[in-house]
Amino acid sequence: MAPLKLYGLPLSPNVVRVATVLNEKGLEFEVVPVDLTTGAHKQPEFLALNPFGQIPALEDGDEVLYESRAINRYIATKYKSDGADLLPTIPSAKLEVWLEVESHHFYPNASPLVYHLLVKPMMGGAPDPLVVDKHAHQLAKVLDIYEDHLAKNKYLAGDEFTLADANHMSYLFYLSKTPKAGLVAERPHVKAWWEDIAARPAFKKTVAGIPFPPPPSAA
Ligand SMILES: N[C@@H](CCC(=O)N[C@@H](CSO)C(=O)NCC(=O)O)C(=O)O
Repeated sequence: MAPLKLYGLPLSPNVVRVATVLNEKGLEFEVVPVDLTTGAHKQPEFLALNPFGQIPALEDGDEVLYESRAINRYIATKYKSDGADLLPTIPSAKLEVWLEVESHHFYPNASPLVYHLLVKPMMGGAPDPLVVDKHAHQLAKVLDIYEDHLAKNKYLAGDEFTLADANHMSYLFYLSKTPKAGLVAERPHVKAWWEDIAARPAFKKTVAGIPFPPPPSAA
């Protein structure tokens, strides 16, 4: 079988969201670089994979997918018996809820914080303090709800690690590299949950390959 091909950049948190699940499943995959700095993601060759012109995209034989969460659900379903089983056998209300909570409440606040506090400085830019303050305030309120939930549940869907936890990990990792890491560290149950899932061997393997360039020295 042709290896799985993950198109994107190792540094991209949405690409890392997929690499996290591929490694949890123990699947071999090739990363095919798509250089955003040259606009390669907007060229016909990549648009043929993802007409929205965003990374990641995944090739699995004749199947081509985009949207990291859809890719992850596809992997977790098709390769259910490979590696860690990320989907409970019986329908799980908590799994369905927390998959959506990640996408609609966590990500919309974590993503701008990571962009302004990590990505922009790497490109020589400066954070917009109004954006940072707004999303830090909103993420704090979101994580208070996580704190209550994780006081009663070891993982987001209950007793087992699932896709709901896995889909959070790339942005939790990047957030931990910013001055807003305290949003997680200051909430004991959220902190314990993050430390537990970040210690997973598959995730350690995933982030070991992330080439964090040093931020440009102040001119
Ligand atoms: N909902 C999508 C988001 C992908 C995305 O924003 N990708 C970014 C790079 S990673 O932050 C991207 O491709 N940006 C370039 C662009 O949007 O033009 C997913 O989950 O796959």
